[in-house]
Amino acid sequence: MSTGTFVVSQPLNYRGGARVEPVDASGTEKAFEPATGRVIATFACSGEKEVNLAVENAKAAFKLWSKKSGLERCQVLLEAARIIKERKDEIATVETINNGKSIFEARLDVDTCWQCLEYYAGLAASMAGEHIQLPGGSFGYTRREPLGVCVGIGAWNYPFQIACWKSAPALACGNAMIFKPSPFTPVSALLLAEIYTKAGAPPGLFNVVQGGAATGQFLCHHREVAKISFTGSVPTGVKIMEMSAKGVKPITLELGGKSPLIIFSDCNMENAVKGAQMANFLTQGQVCCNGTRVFVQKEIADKFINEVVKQTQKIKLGDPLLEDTRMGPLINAPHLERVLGFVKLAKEQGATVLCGGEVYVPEDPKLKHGYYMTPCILTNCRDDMTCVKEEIFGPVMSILTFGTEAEVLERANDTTFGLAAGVFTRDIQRAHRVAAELQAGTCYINNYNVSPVELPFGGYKKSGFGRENGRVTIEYYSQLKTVCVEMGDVESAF
Ligand SMILES: NC(=O)c1ccc[n+]([C@@H]2O[C@H](COP(=O)([O-])OP(=O)(O)OC[C@H]3O[C@@H](n4cnc5c(N)ncnc54)[C@H](O)[C@@H]3O)[C@@H](O)[C@H]2O)c1
Ligand SMILES: O=CCc1c[nH]cn1
Repeated sequence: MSTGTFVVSQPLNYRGGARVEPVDASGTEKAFEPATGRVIATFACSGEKEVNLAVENAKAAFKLWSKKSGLERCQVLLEAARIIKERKDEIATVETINNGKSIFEARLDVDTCWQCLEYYAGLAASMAGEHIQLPGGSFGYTRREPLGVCVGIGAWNYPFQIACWKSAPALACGNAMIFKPSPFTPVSALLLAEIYTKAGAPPGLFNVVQGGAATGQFLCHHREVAKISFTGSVPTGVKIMEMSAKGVKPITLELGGKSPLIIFSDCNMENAVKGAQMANFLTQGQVCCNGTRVFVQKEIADKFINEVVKQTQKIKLGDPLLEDTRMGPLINAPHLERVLGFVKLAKEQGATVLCGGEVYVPEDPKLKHGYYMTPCILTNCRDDMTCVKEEIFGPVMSILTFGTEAEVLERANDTTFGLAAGVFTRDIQRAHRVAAELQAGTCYINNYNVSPVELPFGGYKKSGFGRENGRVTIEYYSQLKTVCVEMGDVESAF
């Protein structure tokens, strides 16, 4: 498949084990190929009736699935992981076409997806409660039980990965799931739905409904939805929390960030430069946990800045399906305008643009309506500037300098977000001391933006709560029942 050729002709909802057109609609949406600006799909946003049908289908599947043993669930997840691995190139290609990230990166994303399914397959078979001895031969035990029908609502930056990171632990615990992708990236979740069915999941276990805010609200308000796992912006996260409060539903919120990356003068410079690029330019900078506030210790600031600018100017930008491309287009035209607006405002507020920050038009004529911009590095930044305070969600790195460890920690933590943070230093004691002080859900030492599925991922402060990945996520998709067993007679108080 090449850029400029893909169109979606099949229905984009998935219910009861098959693709379906929704029975009612709350409007229509268009999905684009960001590399060319072409429309690749026009689809109906699901209305309340369609959401109700998806919940009915999920409930029916839940009845069967929740009765299966952990090992039986493990086998289905392992088979789905095997199929994802087998279809890795096809999935990555679809992701690249609909999202714009380079095919090189999309393949790495798909690796984190089958790994996630394999990881939770393993945990499914080992989930167990406790046996607790009580006086007189009585005892109690706990059962780890599924929640029921869970809803996953996703952002557009990691469409297939978000669907996997939510569904794998949900299904491993015995739940069913209805997933609503972002209307910007509706396509790849369908591949996952088909793969689960092929792997032996009962019809209705994993369903996809398409739509925007209205469809999301029908899902969140539904009486029979037991849990919501949301990935997206802080303002939408607040709305999800309000809706879930009304139904007293547990939620996981994976929200935005403005993470600090601290580079001390004793760092390995080559790794620190690579780390700063990893922290800022993956998926065109549209990554929640990006370390966009890069604090560099004064003594090495000039050397670091020279090197990071030199390396950033070498990034190959263009057709995301070409093997040597490392940066593609942003998600859509309004978002490109928004990111360019942040760069303009940064200049007005006194920042200096060292490279990039401009619209880029590739030579290939088929790409001329794509949403490209050059990766941008800003210096002379201050902590009170908009580019340093707000999530830009684009390829814009803001460099700040600092003197002491105490000073940088105070400035790094002076934010309402708390998704991630990073530190580069050769001093092992300082590395752990700084990681302990940083107010963030994930702290990277001497690397940035690696995503091992064994490690929990999630936010502090306004970046959300709950976790994805790691063993702990089992607790977010299950509930504990205590069974108390009397072996003697009842000693009545009456
Ligand atoms: N913490 C994480 O793991 C993580 C991962 C990826 C992205 N993000 C964050 O996501 C944001 C970018 O994604 P976005 O622009 O798609 O976010 P968004 O909040 O605009 O939308 C996210 C999802 O919520 C749906 N939605 C919107 N309004 C809704 C409502 N009222 N009720 C129910 N659903 C509703 C959207 O249709 C979409 O599917 C950034 O802030 C980024 O940092 C966080
Ligand atoms: O966008 C944030 C989630 C993420 C980061 N790396 C991989 N997925």
